[in-house]
Amino acid sequence: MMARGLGGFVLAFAALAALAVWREDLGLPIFYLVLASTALFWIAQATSWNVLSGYSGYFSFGQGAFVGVGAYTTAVLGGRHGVDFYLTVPVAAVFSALLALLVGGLAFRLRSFRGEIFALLTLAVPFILAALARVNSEIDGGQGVVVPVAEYPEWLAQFQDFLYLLNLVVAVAAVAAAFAIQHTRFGWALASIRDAEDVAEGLGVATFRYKMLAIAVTGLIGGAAGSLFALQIGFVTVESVFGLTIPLFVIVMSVLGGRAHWLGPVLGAVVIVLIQDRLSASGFEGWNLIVLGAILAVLVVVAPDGLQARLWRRPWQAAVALVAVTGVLAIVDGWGGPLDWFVAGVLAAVAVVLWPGKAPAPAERRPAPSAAVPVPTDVDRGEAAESSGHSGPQLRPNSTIDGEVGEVLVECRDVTRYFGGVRALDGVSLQIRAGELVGLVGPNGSGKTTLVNLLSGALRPTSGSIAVAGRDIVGLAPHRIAHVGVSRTHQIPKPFESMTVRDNVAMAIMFGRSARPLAAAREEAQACLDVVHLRHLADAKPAEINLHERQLLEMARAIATKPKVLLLDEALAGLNPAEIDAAVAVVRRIHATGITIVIVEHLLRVVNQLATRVVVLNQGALLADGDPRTVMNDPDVIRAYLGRHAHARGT
Ligand SMILES: Nc1ncnc2c1ncn2[C@@H]1O[C@H](COP(=O)(O)OP(=O)(O)OP(=O)(O)O)[C@@H](O)[C@H]1O
Repeated sequence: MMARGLGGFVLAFAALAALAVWREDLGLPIFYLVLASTALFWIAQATSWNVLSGYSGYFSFGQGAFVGVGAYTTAVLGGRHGVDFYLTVPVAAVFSALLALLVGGLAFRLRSFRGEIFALLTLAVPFILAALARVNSEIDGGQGVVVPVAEYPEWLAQFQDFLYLLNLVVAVAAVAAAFAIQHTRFGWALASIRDAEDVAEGLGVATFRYKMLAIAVTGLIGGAAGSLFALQIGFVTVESVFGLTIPLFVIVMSVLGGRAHWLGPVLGAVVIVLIQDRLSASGFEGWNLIVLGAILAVLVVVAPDGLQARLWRRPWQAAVALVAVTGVLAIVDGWGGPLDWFVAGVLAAVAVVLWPGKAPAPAERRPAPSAAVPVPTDVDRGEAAESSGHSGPQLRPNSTIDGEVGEVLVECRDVTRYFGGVRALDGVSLQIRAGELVGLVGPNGSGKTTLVNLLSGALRPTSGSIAVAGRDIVGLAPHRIAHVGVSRTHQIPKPFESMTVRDNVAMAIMFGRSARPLAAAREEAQACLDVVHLRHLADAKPAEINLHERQLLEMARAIATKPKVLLLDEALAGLNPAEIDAAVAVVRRIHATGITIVIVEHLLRVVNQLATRVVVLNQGALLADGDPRTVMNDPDVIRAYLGRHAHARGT
């Protein structure tokens, strides 16, 4: 499908390129090509911005920096050192990509550099570059730099045809790249980062690497387009590239068009350029920024998902509005010219797609549970065998266990973790063996979640060592720990909201311990959904399912990474008794597939039902460790924990 899509870009390029080559024969006034050239420049810029900021959600105000580096590279190399223009374009793109990698290398290392902090950092970059260019006479020195006119092929009638072709090459390459990214693992990784970055990392997505790749692509396209911009304006100044106009425009264009899709910035750029052009032609140039700001304000309220998503829902209505309004104005011929009629048609189409419609209520979209197709799995067979035999919480041999039953899978030695002055874990030493289902209990604040965070790599211990399957995992990135074989769920479910239930699970298969391509991952996701009985909701979005189902989705996604050990952090919190029973059955089924489980749980009834062994933490230290019956009757445990929750016994 992707190859077919990319073929479409080649065709689009050929058709649009023909306009420049045969423009005079076609009788097309140069004005249209100049306008198209402007649109193409903005398409490239908005697409460049969108690869990082739209796809991954890292909102950047630094687009001017990439354009500026591209523009100054071409201006300085061409204008001051006589380097051939064609050579300056790739150099500009590479310089800009290097700057992007530098910014990314600084910003993406730290978790605290997310959200508005990242936006502020990117806002600072063009200001710093502007100051550098001003004080450095080798670059600008406050004078501006003249860009020599490049030689263009004889078969083109005018310089503007040449500029149009150059912009066309960069814009089509940019959009094709955005299309390819969206349809590969790269795009899925970026979408998961946008939805829930920490979860993505925990499921095996190398988030740092993908963010670096995304910002490099943004820099590459931004720099190349900036290089052409220098040629277009002929005289580069600090104000022309490093100001706020460029970031403001690309943000409005991408938000208007839609940030999650490759076509969004294209639609946004075309609509904005047309509006700007008609405003200028009507003598309302001064209104440009006012209109831009108003569009942004309205969009945030009315259509934060942008034109593309709405257009997909009402394509025919939009087409009819475009043709009808343009056609009527052409027939009446009483106002403006063809471009005015077309722009009026475009605005009518935009109004039609953005017009608020009645969204189907989640309940209407939700398939009935009876639609579920129960597929017998090894797991179900295991459960059937289990229910026919003994039901005690002993460790049972299981041929599907990853590794030898009873071998040490997780080994914590003297693990301590401080939060400032708070000692959340205090010298915990613990072994977990393959095939166990360990209940991790303790009073509030005893360190259970902290231990889960250390085992999954979300936090590092202050001291001590942790090994999984014989490998030291301290200091490893969470995605590497996922690949070693640790997976977890979260106390508050954190699904990827933009993806369906099936794709949430497919993501984990694509990036988990034995990575699979998307099509195979989607197919395999069904089996994981069967384990948790969510198959009938495979096509639903997480917003359409209830808390119980979201908890089950967490589990399906966690087992999809094919973990050796699964950490369930209060996976039953907030459920009603019937849902708890259902969830307990699911945990049993997962355990029966051979996955070792550590379950953090406050409900002692559940722990007693499930666990083959219970570990009790109290004030960060290990208080008891053994079989459930012995541990629950330990006087120290009763005093420290059960005593305070006596009413909870047997609940
Ligand atoms: N990110 C953090 N920053 C500061 N203190 C923290 C942080 N995370 C945990 N703590 C502290 O560490 C201690 C252990 O917390 P933790 O969440 O691990 O306990 P818990 O046993 O999981 O509790 P609960 O059952 O309430 O979830 C608590 O005193 C808590 O306040």
